Order: sequence, then C-alpha cells, then structure tokens
Amino acid sequence: MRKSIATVCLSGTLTEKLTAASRAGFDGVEIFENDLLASPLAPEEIAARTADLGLGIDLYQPMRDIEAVPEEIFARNLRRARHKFQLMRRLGADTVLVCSSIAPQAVDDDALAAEQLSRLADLAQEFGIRVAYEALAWGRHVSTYGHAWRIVEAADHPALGTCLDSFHILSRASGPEDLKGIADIPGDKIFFLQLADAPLMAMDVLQWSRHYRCFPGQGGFDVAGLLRHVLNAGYDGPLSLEVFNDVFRQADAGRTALDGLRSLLALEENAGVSPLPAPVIPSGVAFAELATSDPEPVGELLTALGFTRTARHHGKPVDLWAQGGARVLVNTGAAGRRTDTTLAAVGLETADPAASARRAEALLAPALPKRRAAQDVPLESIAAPDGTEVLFCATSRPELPSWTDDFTYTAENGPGDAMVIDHLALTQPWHHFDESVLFHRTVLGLSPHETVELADPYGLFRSRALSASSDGPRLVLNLAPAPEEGGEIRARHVAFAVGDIVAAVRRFRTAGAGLLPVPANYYDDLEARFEFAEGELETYRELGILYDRDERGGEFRHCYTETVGHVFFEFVQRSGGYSGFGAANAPIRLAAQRR
Ligand SMILES: O=C(O)c1ccc(O)c(O)c1
Ligand SMILES: [Mg+2]
Repeated sequence: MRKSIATVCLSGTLTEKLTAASRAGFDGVEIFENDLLASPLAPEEIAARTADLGLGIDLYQPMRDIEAVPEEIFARNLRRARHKFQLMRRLGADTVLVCSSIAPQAVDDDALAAEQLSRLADLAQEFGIRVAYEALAWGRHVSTYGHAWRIVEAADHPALGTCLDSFHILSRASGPEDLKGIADIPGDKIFFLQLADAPLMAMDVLQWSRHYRCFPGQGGFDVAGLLRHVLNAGYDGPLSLEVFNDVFRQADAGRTALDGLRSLLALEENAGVSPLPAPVIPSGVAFAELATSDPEPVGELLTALGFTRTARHHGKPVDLWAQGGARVLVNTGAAGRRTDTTLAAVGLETADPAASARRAEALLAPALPKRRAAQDVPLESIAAPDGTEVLFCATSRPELPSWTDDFTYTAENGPGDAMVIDHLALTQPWHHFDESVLFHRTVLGLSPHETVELADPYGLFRSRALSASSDGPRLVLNLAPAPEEGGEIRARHVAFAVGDIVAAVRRFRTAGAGLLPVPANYYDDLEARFEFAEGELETYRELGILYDRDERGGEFRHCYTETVGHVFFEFVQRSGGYSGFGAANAPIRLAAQRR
C-alpha cells in the first residue's frame, strides 16, 4: 500500500524532513502546518521540491476548531478555511484534515456540526479539496471515531469523509469490541488513515499523544489489529505515520524515517497485507566479538574466566577464545586505529543464514560485505541501528560455510565448568532505543519483554530484553544516562551462564581477578526480603554475588567483572525457570561502576 509520513514525525526544517522521507522510500507526506509556516520556501517551491523528491503531498493538516459554533464564528472559520484552501491549491494538496473542535464556543450539537462541516465541504469542493474529519481523543464534544463518523454520515457530502487515527482510537478503546464499529464505515468514506503506537500509560490523553506516540510495533497498542478492521471496511488509501514524540524530534531525521518505514513494512506483514520473507528466528549465540587495540587486559580477564585462546583467524588478527559452549572473538585489526575495547559484533546461529539476510534486507537493514578478504568464507552480516555487526552463522553444519572455517585451531577448549553465553547487554544511544527494539524484533523475529525503568544514581535506567525461546539468544537493550565521563556506563557486557556460580567465582578469584564490589547494605536488604539456607547469604556477601527471585520462586544469581575499555562480563546462574535479568539489581551495579 502507499506509505506516507507526517512531517511532524521528523526533526529539522521542512526541506530536511522531505529529503529524509524521500531517501527512506516513502511515497508521500502529510505536511504539518507549522513546518510550512516556518519554511522560507513558497508553497509552489515546496510543491516542486516534493515532486522532485518523488513524494506526493497526501494531506495538509491540521485545520482546527471549525464546527458546531454560532453562525458569526462559523463565518470567520470559513474565511480562514478559504485562505487555507488557496494555500493547498498552491501546494497541490487535495486532502485536508479537520480535527474535532476543542473550542469553548463549540456546542454539543451534532446536527449543527454536520451542517457546518457540509458547508465547509462545499467550499472545499470548489478548490477540488476533500475534508477528512478526525475525532481527537480529547475533542470537546466529539472524541470517538464513531461519533465523528455519525456526523460525517449525517452531512452526507461527497467532499466530506473521516480520518481514522490509531492513537485516538486505541487510546480510548477498552477492548477489541470497541473497534467493531469501523466495519460500519464505508471504505470510500474513510478519507485517510493515520498510524501511531504508544506505550501503555495511565496519563492525560493529550499529553500522552503529544509526547509519547511512537511507530507501530514500538508501543503497546494492537495497531495491526486496527489496520485489519480498516482494510476490511474497504479502505485503500495511504498508510500514514503520525507520531508526536519528544525523542524523535531531536533524533536524526534520516534514521527516524527509515525506522518509520520499517515499522510500516512490519505492520503490513502483521496485518496480512503483504508478506515479507519469513523471519528465521536465531537459535543461539555463535560468538561475541570484541574489538580492541590492547588485547592484554581482556585476555587476562578471559583467562581468569576460564577461557582458552583456541584458534586464530587465517588472515586477520582475530583470536578465538572458548570456554565450554561460550566463544569470544578478540579482534585487534581495527586498521591501526586506537580503539578502546568494545563489543563490536555478535554472531547469531540461524537455520538459514541466507534467508536471515533476505529478511533483513526486506526490512531495510544495511547489509555488510560478505567477504572481507578474498580467502575468507562468505558470511551474511548486517549492521544493527547501534552499529553492532550482526553475523548470521551456521556453526557445525558441514553443508554450509561456517565462520569457524576461517580459523586455525591451536589449543583445546578450556577446562572447568562448561559455560554458554546467557545474554548480551547492548547499551544503546538514548535517541535510538525504540528503533533498536523494533529492529531486533522485526528483523530477527525476537520477542520483546516488558520495559523496565529504574532510578540510576544519575538519571533513569531503561532496559528491554528480547528473546526467542528459553534456550535461544537473549539480547538486553539498555539505555543508561550517559554524562560526558560516563564511559563505563555506556559499556556493554557479555553474560556467561554457569551451573555453579559460587564455584565459578571462587576459581575466578583464585586466578587473581576481581569482581565489582557490592555494598553491605545490599545484603542487609536481601536478608530482610528473602529467607536463605544457612550460610548462603554469607557466601554471596563474601563473593559479591547479587540475587533475585521471581514470583514463582525462580532464582537468579549473578555478578560482574571489572570493566576493560567499554566491556565487562557477568556470571549468571538461573534456576527454577527464572527468565529475567536481575534488573532490580542494575542500580547497584551502575552505582558501583560509577565509583
Ligand atoms: O495533537 C493534536 O493537536 C493533533 C493534531 C492533528 C492530528 O491529526 C492529531 O492526531 C493530533
Ligand atoms: Mg491524527
């Protein structure tokens, strides 16, 4: 279907917004009045620019406070409308959005509203314009789509239809039955469809709408379900994103536009409109790759964790470290640049790497070169929004090329408890958090968990995990307040699951390595909250192990190493079906890392 985006979704000047929408691949835009007012370009120039960029102007908006007012006020409103219709003619825009009135002079009189909207439509018709009437969720007398439609139906004017906006509808809907009325609206009377999602919040609906809307798939609404109803009604106009979001207003417009288009592609898939190559849900983590120009400290830390350097890449300065099923690559080949240690790439096991790459491409993920050097095995890889390289791996499958074929083995896998990678915690730039969640959800087919928000000593810590299944890969996207010196706070980490965390930590300490210190106050509080077996808490206190327990008695024990560059490691031990990540302990970790 045709895809559009409202200029209000994007940051920058009108020209920057139009350019971003075009580059991302949208077909059209909704021009927001304020963007036009602030532009030095004449309407004809905007029309020309938009056309040059291959975009249509699918909507001009908003026109406010028109209907259900005393006649002398309505006469002034019509005069105002005439000016706007003239402007729209210069722009070449043929649909205007009129939102339900919030004016104190407006009266609760549907017949009057219908009569005046009909007269507005008469005037619009003279200009070849159609009027799409939208119920704002906080409209003074008209606040539901059903009510707006009854007025449009009563007016019965060919140039008057309704505009459905998923936010206004879903923010007021208490269940799927509240959407049934959409089927009663003839498809050709739905002049426009605006799409937005939002996190579920108990707050004033106007503030919610103006600050927290997000792209479909990023919040808690069933936007795909709503779209199905609208399509069943026979609507075949544009799918248009209309998102008011404080973060998007500050983020890079080009990236926001791509994020928006990805969200519409995934929405079409969910609503059964147009299929995408099916997701190939990753079954595990093949490796985590660290980039560094100083491999010594990280090598020491991996050694203390029980890892052995087992192999070397045949053409690049990349070492493979292994411990049980956990593999870490240490890459010192960042083209001679000095790089602090970072978690730069992630290898994910998939049943069909080529199919994973096809899905990623269909969802606009940037593909990276398959081969870095002539002799390398060809590998499918993409860049995640945060710049992390994601490689699709088929380890130990002789019929497919494997990243391991590029390595020459020099040593046996290390001794000790067999570890596996439990999860990867990927700290995100603050203005790309929602984009990153949507990317991992749609491209990789991972399911997001609830968002966790906690107070951090210097701000708000936000975290959202995504996982496939209980034994598939788990990614934790973290957003931590990052003051200028907040290097460690931006650090990312790799968590290793062990069968016996106490034994693992004792070995780690014997190897001369240190854990992040945990305050005594933390353990005093644990003692108050939970009952432990004799001596258990004392052991945690001695070793610096953190603890969490879920409602069903599942337990989580974990602890953190020191940080090297921008990377640290975590030991975790899960039991009893615990599926979280000890988020309640994150502020303790963050405070200790600040110290
Ligand atoms: O917040 C508003 O005023 C506003 C304006 C136009 C819209 O289409 C809308 O959904 C909300
Ligand atoms: Mg709207």
